[in-house]
Amino acid sequence: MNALHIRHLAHRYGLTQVLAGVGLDLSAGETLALVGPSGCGKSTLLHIVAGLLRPSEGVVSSGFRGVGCVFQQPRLMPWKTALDNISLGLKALGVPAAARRRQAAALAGRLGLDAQDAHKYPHELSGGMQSRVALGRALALAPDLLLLDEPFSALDIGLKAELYGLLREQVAQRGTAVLMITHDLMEAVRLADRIIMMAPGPGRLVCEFSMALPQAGRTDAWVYQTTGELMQAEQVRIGFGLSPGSLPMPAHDAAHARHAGCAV
Ligand SMILES: Nc1ncnc2c1ncn2[C@@H]1O[C@H](COP(=O)(O)OP(=O)(O)OP(=O)(O)O)[C@@H](O)[C@H]1O
Repeated sequence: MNALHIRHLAHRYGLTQVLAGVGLDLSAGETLALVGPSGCGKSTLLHIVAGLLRPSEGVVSSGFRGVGCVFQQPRLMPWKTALDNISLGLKALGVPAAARRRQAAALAGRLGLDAQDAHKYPHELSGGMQSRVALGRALALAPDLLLLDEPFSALDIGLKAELYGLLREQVAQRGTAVLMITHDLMEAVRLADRIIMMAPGPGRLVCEFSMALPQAGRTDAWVYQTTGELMQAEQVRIGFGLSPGSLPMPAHDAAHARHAGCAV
């Protein structure tokens, strides 16, 4: 089965150690969210998994063949329209022009880009639209591993819900594995099977939570409640810069928080 295995990973930029002792596994069909304070090395880890950065130490072994990436900066080709950016990878795969345009247009529609937007150049698109084009470019390749660095952060709530659906569909139908970075714990609870909290100095994995319900069975109420419970876990509060115990916790939430579990 396709899987990603990381062992004893460390990374330094010059003399500054930004990652140490990182190890994780990710299997096909699994969604893993990385959560942690700014600067703790999340993007560095994603760049290493994407093969864009060689780690100072450690082993990254991946059985996934097609890898799709969406980074914080959309990194679109400025001289190509939204549609041509989405179909960029298809061209490299040798898909004929007509089929390329058809697939890219269908994806653009699913991403909430209308026909007019699809023919605009990146500088004519809003930040949220550019993020959607970048996501479309990654999904067009039908990757079996998706690496997402806060792809939904610039989107309004309705569009987020749409794209969450698109991502879930990708995972359910294609068994795509997803490694995603988010600052939004509720987003992680909604989408991920496992959530890993990272801490800085140097960046490391401190705590892992497994979601008790399968993705398809999660209601808004469950997501709100579970996020509230996780916010009571000490490592999560520290990671989000909250002082321990500064939020009042109802008695039944305290019980759930104790059951939420934390392991790495
Ligand atoms: N190319 C680089 N050269 C030197 N230092 C870097 C480089 N890229 C990142 N860093 C430093 O490495 C540390 C980790 O950065 P990284 O972008 O991986 O963190 P992050 O957790 O993704 O942050 P954020 O949530 O703000 O995006 C930071 O201190 C950052 O300044």
